[in-house]
Amino acid sequence: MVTTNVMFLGPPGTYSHQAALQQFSSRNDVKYTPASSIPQCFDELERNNDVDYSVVPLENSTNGQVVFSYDLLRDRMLDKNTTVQGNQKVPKLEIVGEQYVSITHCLLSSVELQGTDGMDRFKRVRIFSHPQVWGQVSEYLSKLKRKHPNVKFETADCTSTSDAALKAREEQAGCKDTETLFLAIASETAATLYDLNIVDHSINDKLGNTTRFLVLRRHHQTSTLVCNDGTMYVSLITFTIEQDDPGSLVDMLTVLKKHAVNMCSIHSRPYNSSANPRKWQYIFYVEYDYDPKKQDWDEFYKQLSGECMQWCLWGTFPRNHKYYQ
Ligand SMILES: O=C(O)C(=O)C[C@]1(C(=O)O)C=C[C@@H](O)C=C1
Repeated sequence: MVTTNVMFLGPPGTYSHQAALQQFSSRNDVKYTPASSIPQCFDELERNNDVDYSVVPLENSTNGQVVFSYDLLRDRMLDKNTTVQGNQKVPKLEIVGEQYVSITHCLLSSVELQGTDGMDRFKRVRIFSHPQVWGQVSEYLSKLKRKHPNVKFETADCTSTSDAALKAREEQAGCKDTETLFLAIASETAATLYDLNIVDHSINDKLGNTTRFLVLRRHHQTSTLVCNDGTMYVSLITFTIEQDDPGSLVDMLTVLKKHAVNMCSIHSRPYNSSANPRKWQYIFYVEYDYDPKKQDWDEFYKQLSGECMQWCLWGTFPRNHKYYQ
């Protein structure tokens, strides 16, 4: 019987789908629902009680932030309709888990090419993929272009790698001329699902290329953390600070230092505020190790709150063992 509905960036066969399967692998009561975009994964989870979880990409070990997801978190913290307690914003969603998926991109085609050499019989090659992928295969694509100097290469963005696989197949089928080749960069699973040939395997520039995903659900008021089974936890906060106040970021980070809290990541994204229309303002994202046995978390959050303009605790969740690999 299906009791849990998990949304992911579809169609099936994406790396997000893989992350969702990994997260719920021990359960057999789960339905997986493909979304057409990362924003839809957030919106549906907020509005539609039939969706229980969404799994979204956050960062890649080769080309960093998945800005779509960072900006969706930012927009929710800054939204004037988000609940406020003092200067703390309490969004409708919370993070309850993380997953790491090893990314092995393949070059796919519906045409039998016998390897990349078969491309020389085409004048134009149009390659589809998700925008996050280009930075993970840039050296490979440069070499491919050098190897085929008479071919005109173009790239086109799709909503996901599986969407790219479907587009390459559809465009090739609908193409009247014999001079244009349509390719996709997607997973091996997508090749099988959409019946495409693998022209080249493992084309990502860096071996061990990995994407980190967040598991989101609607915010629950109470959640208890297990503190005696050795599980490590991590928390994510976002915050804004005074723009022209020297040391304001240092003051915020000093709270972590004073409480011996280990920061594991810090990122920023620009934001525009209607209250202050000046450009070059930034929202910060900080993750830190959370030890549930530590006594003074209330004092920690009180002090953090005192050092920033607005802040938001997105969740405290178990550190996935794959983080260390
Ligand atoms: O298109 C997919 O397959 C996704 O799951 C999205 C996504 C991303 O946005 O980072 C996930 C992993 C890869 O790094 C490339 C694309």
